Amino acid sequence: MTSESVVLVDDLHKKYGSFTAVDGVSFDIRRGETFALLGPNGAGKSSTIEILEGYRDRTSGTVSVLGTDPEKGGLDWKAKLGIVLQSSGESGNVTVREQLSHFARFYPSPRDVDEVIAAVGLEEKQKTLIRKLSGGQRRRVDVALGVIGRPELLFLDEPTTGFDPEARRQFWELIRRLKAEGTSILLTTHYLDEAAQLSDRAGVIAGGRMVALGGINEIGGPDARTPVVRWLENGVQREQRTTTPGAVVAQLGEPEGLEVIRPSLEDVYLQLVGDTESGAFASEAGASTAKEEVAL
Ligand SMILES: Nc1ncnc2c1ncn2[C@@H]1O[C@H](COP(=O)(O)OP(=O)(O)OP(=O)(O)O)[C@@H](O)[C@H]1O
Repeated sequence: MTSESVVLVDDLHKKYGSFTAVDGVSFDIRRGETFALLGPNGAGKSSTIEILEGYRDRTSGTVSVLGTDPEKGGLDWKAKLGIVLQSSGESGNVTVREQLSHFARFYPSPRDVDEVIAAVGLEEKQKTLIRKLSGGQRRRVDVALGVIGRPELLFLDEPTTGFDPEARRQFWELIRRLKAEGTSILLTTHYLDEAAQLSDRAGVIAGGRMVALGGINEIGGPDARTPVVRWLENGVQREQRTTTPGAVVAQLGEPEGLEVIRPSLEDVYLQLVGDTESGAFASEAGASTAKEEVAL
């Protein structure tokens, strides 16, 4: 960890009743980088992020966000954060433009409202009431509200859920622009291609524990990214993992069903999460008990 870290998390624990949702998570986010927090449903990502945002108390561990403990962060600190929650419930009786202009006034150096409307592709809907927007369009308003205050650190919790493919590409462009301006970003997403496109580093959480942490192209270790050559031999599938797939293919000639597979982030992720599945299932059992306690 370095002094240039905008987020420092050390041995973070969060319990709900007797259920441990976050079980000793540590990571840092460096200034200007985009960090993806990945993991299956219920892994503990939102709990972690909400602690960093100051919305949730932690059970134990050390947390620093822009040099401040989120439990003690004041308005000045909050004004430096941009937050796009998983679901905003934003169903206002105001137009897109009114909502953005309204929120822009809360910040000392907001972005230009027109610029933000254009960046999220809502020019044609700027005079439409938010409640009349489609789900994906409302999500774009959430993203616009997250960036209007020119945040130093932007939290994006599943930002593109409900976006059509074109809107997702447009959103990626927006994130790249924010990054180029020096914004540090914490992203959670279930779209592994999105994480691969946007992030510098990633952490994979499963069952409340960090099971992998590293550069987006290095996560899972070097072997996890080794290409696999597959082909059919007398109708039987054969495969060889190799760092020199070209040489293997040259030797094989033109066998039936020949393919070279380069494991994607998604393949590596599924392998990592699969490897910890038994532990994750144990946690899930605990989770349902905790939920019942809350429901009662
Ligand atoms: N207020 C709460 N009371 C009890 N249990 C909770 C509470 N909030 C979260 N949990 C449990 O903690 C675990 C982690 O939840 P969390 O929302 O942090 O997961 P997540 O990784 O963000 O999942 P998703 O990808 O589905 O958003 C889950 O098992 C969840 O049921």
